[in-house]
Amino acid sequence: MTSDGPKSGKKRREIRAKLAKELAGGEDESGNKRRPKRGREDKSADVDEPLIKKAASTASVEAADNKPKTSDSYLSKTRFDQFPLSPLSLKGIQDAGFKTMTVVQEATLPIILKGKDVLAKAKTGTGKTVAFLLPSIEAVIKSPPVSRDNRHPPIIVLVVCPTRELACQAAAEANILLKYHSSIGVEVVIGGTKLPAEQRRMQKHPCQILVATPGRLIDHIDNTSGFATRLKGVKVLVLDEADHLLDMGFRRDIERIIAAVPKQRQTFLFSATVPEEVRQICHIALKQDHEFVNCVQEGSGETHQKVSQMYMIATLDRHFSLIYALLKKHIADNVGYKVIIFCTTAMVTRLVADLLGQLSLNVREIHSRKPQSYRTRVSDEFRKSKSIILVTSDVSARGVDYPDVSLVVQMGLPSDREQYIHRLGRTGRKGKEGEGVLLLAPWEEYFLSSVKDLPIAKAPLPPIDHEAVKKVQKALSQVEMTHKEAAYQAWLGYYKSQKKIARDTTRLVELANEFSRSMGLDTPPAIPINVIGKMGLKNVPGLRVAPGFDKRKGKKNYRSR
Ligand SMILES: Nc1ncnc2c1ncn2[C@@H]1O[C@H](COP(=O)(O)OP(=O)(O)OP(=O)(O)O)[C@@H](O)[C@H]1O
Repeated sequence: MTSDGPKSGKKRREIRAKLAKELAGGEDESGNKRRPKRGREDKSADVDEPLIKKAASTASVEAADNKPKTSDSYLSKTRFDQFPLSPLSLKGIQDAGFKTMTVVQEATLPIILKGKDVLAKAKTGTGKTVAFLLPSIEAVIKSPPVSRDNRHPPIIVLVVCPTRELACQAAAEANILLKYHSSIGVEVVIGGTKLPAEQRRMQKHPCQILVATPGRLIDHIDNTSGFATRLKGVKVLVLDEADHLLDMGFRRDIERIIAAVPKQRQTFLFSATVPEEVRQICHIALKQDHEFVNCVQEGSGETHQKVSQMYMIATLDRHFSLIYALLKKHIADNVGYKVIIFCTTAMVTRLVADLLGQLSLNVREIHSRKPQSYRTRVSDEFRKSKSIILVTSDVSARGVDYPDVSLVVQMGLPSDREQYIHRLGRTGRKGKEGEGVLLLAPWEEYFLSSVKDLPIAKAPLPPIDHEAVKKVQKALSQVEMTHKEAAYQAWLGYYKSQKKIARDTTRLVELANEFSRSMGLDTPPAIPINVIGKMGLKNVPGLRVAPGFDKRKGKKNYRSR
C-alpha cells in the first residue's frame, strides 16, 4: 500500500508528534487569527510568466492511462539515493521509512538542486514538507562553518508557515531528517509563547534552520537583539502554504520578512492550491526565472480521486440532526473511524463540540480560543487515537498531518475554494481512501459553482427518525447558554464577512435568527451595541441589542429591539 512499512510509519509519526509537542508547549493564543481578505490586486502583477513546468515523469504517466489510481499513486519510483544528497540525510530518510520519493519530491528536487527558485503545487498529504526540507538541509551543509564565538550565527534556512501547528510539524519533520546531522539545529518561533523565553532558547541553541509563523518572526526582527543580523545569512527562504501567506491577510508581514533576508537567496513556495491571483503576485518572493512545478494533472482537480466528495443541502433547522445521523452511520460502518468536522468559527466549533459531547460521542475540539498547550495536547491525542471525532475551526485546515482520517465534514460555507480543498485534504493522505461531506443551507448553494470542476456529488439526506431529533433537541438544551450566545454572535460575524450573503443585511439577520432557532433559542441572543456597530449592522431589524455602554452618548444604553 503505502511506501513505508506500518512499523516505521508509526514510529516516525510518534517521533514527529513528540517533537511537535515539545516544540509547541505552553502558549495561549491563536496563530491563525488574521483572516485573509481577498480580491485586491497587486498592480505590478504583469511580470513575465515563468516557464510552466509539467510535473516529472510519474505524474504525467498517471494522466496518460485511465486505470484507477493505486493507493500509492502519490509515490514515484525514484529512490532518494539517486540524487546527490548527504549520506546522513539518506540515513535519516531510511530510518523514517521512506523508500521512494513522492511525485512532488521527485519533480522539485532536481530543479532545486540546480539552484533555481520553485513554486510547487501538489495535492494535500503528498510529502511537500520533505520536498523543501531535504534540499534546504543540503544548503546548510554547503554553507561555510561558523566560528563558535560568532555572537550572531547566521540562520541559513528560514521556513515560514501560516499556523503554529504547521510550524511545529515542519520543525518536527526537519528533526527526523536531521537525526544524523548532529551539527545542524532547527528551532521554531511561533505566537503564543513568551517572547523572552523564545529569545533565551534561541540564544542557547543557535540554529541554522528556523521555522516560524509570520507575526512572531516580525516580533523577533523588531525586538530580538542580533536577530536581524542573523537573518542576513539566509540562503533559503521557504513559504509553506504559499498562497495563504501571500494572500492579503499575511502579505504585509511577508513583504517585511522578504525585505529582512538577502536578495541573493533561493526561494521555494509550496502549496496544494495556487490560485491564479497568487501566481500573479508570487514574483514578490521568487526570481523571475523561477519554475512552476505543477504536480496536479490538468482536469484531475486538486483533490484526490480516492476521496469521495459529497454535498448535502438542508435548511439550518435540520443541520444538527443531520450531522448526528451522518456520524452515527459513519461510526456504524467504520470500525476505528476518525472524523474531522470543520466549523465556520471558533465559537460555533465549541457549540458543535458541546452538542456532540452531550450526545455521548467521543469528541474533542480545537480552535483559536483554546490555549496552545491544550491545542497541542488534543492534536497529539487525535493523531494517535481511533474512534474519535475532532471538531475544529480552520486552524486545522491546512497542512496538519493526521493519519487515517476516514471522514471530513464541513458545516456551512467554507471561506473559499482553497479552504474547501485544504480541509478536505485532511483525509485521503498518502494515497489512502477517505470521504468528504459538505453540509450547506440552500442559500449557501452558490458556493458549489466555485468547486464545480471537482468531483463533488449531491448526496441524499440521511433519514432522521423522530427519536434522533428529540435526542438532539435535548442535548442542545443542555449546552451552556453563554456558548449558544457566543456562537450566534460569531455566526453573524462570519457570514457578515461573506460578501454574497452580507449584501442584504436584513436577510443576513433573518438567517442568523434561523441559526439561533436551530440551537433551540426562539428569541435570538442580544448583542452589545458596540459589537453591532463594529459589524456594520446598526439599525438592522431583527437584532436584539444588549444593554451596553454607548460611548457617543456617554451613558448606558438599554435600547433593545
Ligand atoms: N517519500 C515519502 N514516502 C513516504 N511517506 C512520505 C514521504 N515523504 C513524506 N512522507 C509522509 O507523508 C505524509 C504527508 O506529508 P506532508 O504533511 O508533507 O504532506 P503535504 O503535501 O505537505 O500536505 P498538505 O498539503 O496537507 O500540507 C507525512 O506523514 C510525511 O512524513
